[in-house]
Parts: sequence; C-alpha cells; structure tokens
Amino acid sequence: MGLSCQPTPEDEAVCAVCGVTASQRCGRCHVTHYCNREHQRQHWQQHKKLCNPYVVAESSTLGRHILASRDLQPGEIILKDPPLVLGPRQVTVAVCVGCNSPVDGTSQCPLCGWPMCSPECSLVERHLPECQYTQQNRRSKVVITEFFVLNAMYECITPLRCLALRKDAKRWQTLMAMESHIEERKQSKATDLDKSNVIDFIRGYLKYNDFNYEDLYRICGILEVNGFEIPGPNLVGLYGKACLLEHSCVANSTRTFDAEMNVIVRAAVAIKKGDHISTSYTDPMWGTASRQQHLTTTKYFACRCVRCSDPTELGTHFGSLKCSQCGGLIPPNLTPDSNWSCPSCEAIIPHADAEEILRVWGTKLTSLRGNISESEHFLELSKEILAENHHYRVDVKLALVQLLGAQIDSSSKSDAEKLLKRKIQLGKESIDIIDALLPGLARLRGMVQFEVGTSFFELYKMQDKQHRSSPQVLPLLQEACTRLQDAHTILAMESPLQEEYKMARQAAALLTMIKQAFKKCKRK
Ligand SMILES: C[S@@+](CC[C@H](N)C(=O)[O-])C[C@H]1O[C@@H](n2cnc3c(N)ncnc32)[C@H](O)[C@@H]1O
Repeated sequence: MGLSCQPTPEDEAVCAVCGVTASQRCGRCHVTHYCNREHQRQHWQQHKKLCNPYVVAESSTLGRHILASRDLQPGEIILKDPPLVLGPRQVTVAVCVGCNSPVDGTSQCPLCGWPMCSPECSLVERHLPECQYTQQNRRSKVVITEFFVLNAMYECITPLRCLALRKDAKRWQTLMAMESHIEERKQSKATDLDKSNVIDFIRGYLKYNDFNYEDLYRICGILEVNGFEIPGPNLVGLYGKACLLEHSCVANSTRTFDAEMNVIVRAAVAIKKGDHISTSYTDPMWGTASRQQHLTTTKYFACRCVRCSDPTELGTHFGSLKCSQCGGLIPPNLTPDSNWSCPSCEAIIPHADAEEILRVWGTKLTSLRGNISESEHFLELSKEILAENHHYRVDVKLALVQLLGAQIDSSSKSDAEKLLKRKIQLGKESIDIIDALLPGLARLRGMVQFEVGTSFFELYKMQDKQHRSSPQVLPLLQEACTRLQDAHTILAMESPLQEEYKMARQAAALLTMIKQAFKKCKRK
C-alpha cells in the first residue's frame, strides 16, 4: 500500500480502434469514441456487447423506467445524455439569460431587454426563444428592476424554451412523452399557480398568445417532475433518456454534468443484469418525512423503497429518538399520527410529543448559522434526546467538518491539532452514515473523504522535521493516502465546472506529495 498513491488518468476521448484523439462518438451510447466511421464499423461486433448497458421497461406503478441489460461495475457509465432544454430554475434571482450567472442590471440583450452579463451572452443560442417571442409579440423591451431577490418574471423562460421545441417534431415528441402528472396538478391546484405565474405573464406581459394552454400546463408539470437541477451554473435541464430513471432513497447510480451540460449517469455500486437503475429525486441526507413530502408534492408518488419502509432507515436510526427510560433508540412510527414505542422497554412517546421534540430541535438547528461553539453545544445537548446519527446531528457534523477546516488556519499549533482531530472524528462518523444511505461512489462521500484525508496529511505535516521521516508517521500517511485516493476516484468524475472537480485536482497533487513522504519513511 502507500506507494501506489497515484490518481488514475482521466478518461480520454480517443478512438477505441487506433487510440488517436477522436471527436466522434457511438450514436447509441454516446460513450465510446471513434476517429472515423470505418473504425466504428470495424469495432461494432466487439462494441455491441457493451453498448447501451440498459433497456427501457414499463410498469403500472413506475411508468417507464430503466433496467440494467448486463452487469455493471461501480463507476461504469450507464448513459450520457445531451440536454433537450436548459434554462433558469423556476424560482431564481435575476440571472443572465445567456449563461445564468447573477446580474445587477448593467447589461441587457439589445434586441429584447432580458438581462445579460455581457454582450456576448446575447448571442447564446439557448436565449433565442424568449428573445424572439419578446420581440415579435411585446414589441418593446423587457424591463427588469428587481435584482438579488427572487424574481417571478423568470418563471416563463424555461417553459418558453420548451414551447420553442414545437418546430422540431422529434424533440417535441420526446418532451411531451415525459410524465407531467397533469391530472394530479389540476386537483392539487398546482395548475392555478402555473396559470398566474407563467401563463398569465406570457399572455399579459409578453403579449404572446399563440400556443395551446394545455401544452403549457403540461410543460410546467414536466419541468417540475423531470427537471434535473444542475449545480454550479444553477440551471434546470430536461433530458430525454435520463428522465426515465426511477427514484430510490438508496439510489444505485450517480449523476454528474460535463461542461456541455450533458448528464452522465454512472453505476454507484455493482449493478446486476435486470436490476432497476435508480437515482435520487431528493436530498438523501434529509429525514424520511422531508423526503416523502418532497416526493408527494412535486413528483406525485409515495416512495416505498427499502429505506422508507424501514423505521430504522437501514439501521442508521437517522430519524430515531433516545428513550428517556432505558436509553435505547426509538424509531419513528411509520403509521401516520401514531405513537412511538421503545422496542427495548416499550416506553411510549405520544405522537404529538415526538413531533414537538423534532420541532424544537429543528428550530435550534436552523438557528446555528455556522457558529462552531453553538454547533458543538447542539451536539452535546442533543445526544440525550436524539439518536447519535439522527439527521439533525449528522447535518451539524457535516457543517462542522467544513467550519473547523476554515478555523484551523488562524489557530495556534496545539489548537490546530485539536481541531484537526475533531474534524477527523466528525468526518469519519459522517462517512459511516453516508456509506449506509448513499452507497458507493457518492459525491458527498468523496467530499468528506477529501476533508478527512487532507486533515490526516495536515497532522503529518505538523510533526517535527526529524519525526516526519520516522515509521511512526506511516499510519497518518496511510490514512491520508487511502482517503484522498477514494476522494479522487469519486470527485474526478465531476465536471471541471464544479468545485468538487477542483478538490479532485487538489487530491491528486496531495497524493504526489504523500508518495514522496512515504519514500522518505521507507528509506529510514
Ligand atoms: C422523472 S419521471 C420518471 C419517468 C416516468 N416513469 C415516465 O414514464 O416518463 C418521475 C415519475 O416516475 C414515477 N416514479 C419514479 N420513481 C418512482 C418510484 N420509486 N415509485 C413510484 N413511482 C415512481 C412517478 O410517477 C414520478 O413522478
């Protein structure tokens, strides 16, 4: 171990036949590259066994979904899908309609008046729909006066970009085949909001009327049910194939976005032929009640995955309370409005009391606002009431891992050592939970491994110079190496646009330094 501390090279776009740099891709899987059609033809017999590792299936409960058509290894690309539509999120501050970065009103598109961050952005193709609809119908420029606060005028942009697909029959068909849950939206009054926020604005302000209202209601539903939020550029994207992924709170795939905003879906764990391939539509670090609420109100189904059906959430006790009688753990009662009961001593917590405990600690959690000593105090006090791994506590532990890192630079050597050890302890505790709830190559695991790995390396660097080449420091180096390798493997899959990718680069640089440090220890 130790001396093998080298990151693996990134996937390179080279021809699968001759190895030269290649720009063309297999049109089915979009993954394998070729330098020309002849090489693609030559490779087909071999490639067809690997191409498209999934099939689309349909069932009455899930609708369309995706199954593995062969065994998949962790990290293997399942699909790479270009965006059908990209646009600002429905709820957003004013952003440049070219690149989506926040704007202050100093620059506008010279043709339509929608805010821009630079004149070049008004030439971006994805801005064309709202630009043309505004020019042709409103006939005067859009005027935006509200910046840095949520701006409801933007709710029309992405739906208009969807409407513009009408002139491309194939893409329009792909869009309109997506699940909209239009009937449920009509019943839940979601369509009333679509009417006032989107349809009335398009008709009243942009003076555009040449569309079928039912189409636009459907589009609003399609965006809510199928839209992927793209971190970094803060966009929402619709993807013709990736939208077929079903939800699970213990998803077996990961998704990242490249610089062209293609979504890349990879196996997070080993997946067997015939297994359902799933992604998470919610934040897996939320508690069951919040996940379920998000899924029922925005995706219109109740999740029945293994995690949601287990009161202990796969043995993590992510939602459990401490029993005041015996100190055991009391998982939530999954039957709505029912009392909670201790499995060890049968003590009862009335439903209303359990709700109140969670409300009180939830309020305390939101008041912490990044304060280290208050966060530590929260952990100290809550351990008598909440399970060690209750999601409120894991939330605080993860925040502290970041906060302690920022404090170390301005601390004395002995304080810095204590902070690093605390950061390592909290990071390790969080990783245990992450591994149970987000198995495999989860981005969060990569980020926490990065923090813990760098902390071990910092501890090594704090040793006296002569001690740094003694065998006693090997455990520190080994921990740093293993964790940074793991972080690199996961985070190097991110787009170069994302902060996490920069962490992967940093991890690679640190691994090179660790390799040198190992050599010094071995020589002694
Ligand atoms: C993004 S779409 C997935 C594709 C969709 N099944 C289709 O046929 O187009 C999300 C919708 O699929 C269904 N779905 C996805 N995961 C599900 C799950 N775990 N349980 C029940 N329904 C699910 C729900 O109707 C959900 O609103």
